[in-house]
Amino acid sequence: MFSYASAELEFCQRLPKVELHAHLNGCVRDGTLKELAGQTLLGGQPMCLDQLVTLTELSKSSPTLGECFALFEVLHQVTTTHAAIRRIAREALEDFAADNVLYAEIRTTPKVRPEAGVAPESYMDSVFQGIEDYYLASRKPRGKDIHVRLLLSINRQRGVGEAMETVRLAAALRERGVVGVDLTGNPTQGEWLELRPALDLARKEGLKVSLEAGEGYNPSETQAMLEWRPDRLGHCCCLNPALEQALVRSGIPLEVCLTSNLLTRAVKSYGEHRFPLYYQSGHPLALCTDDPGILNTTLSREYAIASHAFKLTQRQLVALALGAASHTFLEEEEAEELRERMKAALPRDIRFRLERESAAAASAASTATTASLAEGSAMSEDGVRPVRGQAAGGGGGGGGGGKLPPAWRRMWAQA
Ligand SMILES: CNc1ncnc2c1ncn2[C@@H]1O[C@H](COP(=O)(O)O)[C@@H](O)[C@H]1O
Repeated sequence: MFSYASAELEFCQRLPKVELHAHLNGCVRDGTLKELAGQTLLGGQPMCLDQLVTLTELSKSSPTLGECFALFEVLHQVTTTHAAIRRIAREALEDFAADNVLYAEIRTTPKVRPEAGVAPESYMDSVFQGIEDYYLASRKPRGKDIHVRLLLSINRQRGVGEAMETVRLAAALRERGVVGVDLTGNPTQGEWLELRPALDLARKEGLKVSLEAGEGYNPSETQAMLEWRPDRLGHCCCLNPALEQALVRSGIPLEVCLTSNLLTRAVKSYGEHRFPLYYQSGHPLALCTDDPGILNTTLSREYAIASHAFKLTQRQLVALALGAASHTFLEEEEAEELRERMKAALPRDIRFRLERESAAAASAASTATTASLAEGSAMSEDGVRPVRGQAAGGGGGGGGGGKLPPAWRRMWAQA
């Protein structure tokens, strides 16, 4: 299993963070899952707990992507009652809030389960009740507590009819905090062309759309998705070089789920992950957990993994965390408020230390400017980064230096 220093994790835990890609049922706590399984009868028999191995356990036997999705089918048999969903929603918020997440967009697939009296609308009512339960019990001051919005998931396996219904439901629930839809589920199943009318409808309704793309290698589908221009993309870890370039040119923000990509074998190792390529290109990125409960991770842990695997500096981690607040599906005014909350929540010692380093770097750069002007070499527009040479530090994600992509440097300068 991948390691990182405990100091790295501790630093990442202290950062205010934004979660943009988490599946509600994937957030379920292990203990909750086992407790619910104990209360579940399948065909009159208590459910067999052996079926509930977590994906982490499953990963020891190198599961296929299909096995990972089979796990969700088992999981859904114990998590789809109204009471279970309400509890999972409350606990998911508790866990994100405890991990210093200030804003989360949680996605979930509305379920139909006649035997439990569950219909898509009543399923969503349970999610809203779980969120209310969280706020009723929360002791955090209002401005410092987690804020949440929802995306309704279109499961690519379930056909366009259900997809259209999901979009209509999302549009009807906008007043209650639904901001968009996402295309989700086993990437080897379902046809993009068949599902596209539902996504067109979502766009027409003014909903935001995130597409899980390139979680498996499917270049023609990924290209079609890029051409459709969703508001955000998830994964994109199995792309060919031409598509990687197309993604960078598109500027579409990317939700990166490192642990998930490793455990589902979308990548063989972090060394093969394309995070460094996108990071060095200055592409808008947000680290996310995907399924923190069943993957046994947290958002802080995902930042610690990125820090360790891609040699990110603390400054880069801060910029990454603050930068994610610019890729939400919030209205501009709310997004601005979130950015302010994020900046205010950055621990003072971290802020002061980075400001001191900035001042030192600026003074070193001005000395270097004088020297390089004397030598006649050109400077970049921002006057900080030499066009030639690497005086301001090494590469971004891959190389381990202190250079920030320009957009993030601006973001940090504003912070
Ligand atoms: C590992 N990478 C992944 N890729 C694609 N879809 C995933 C996923 N992880 C989870 N889901 C999707 O989210 C559902 C569970 O949450 P909800 O029941 O909707 O709350 C899964 O059934 C699957 O459709």
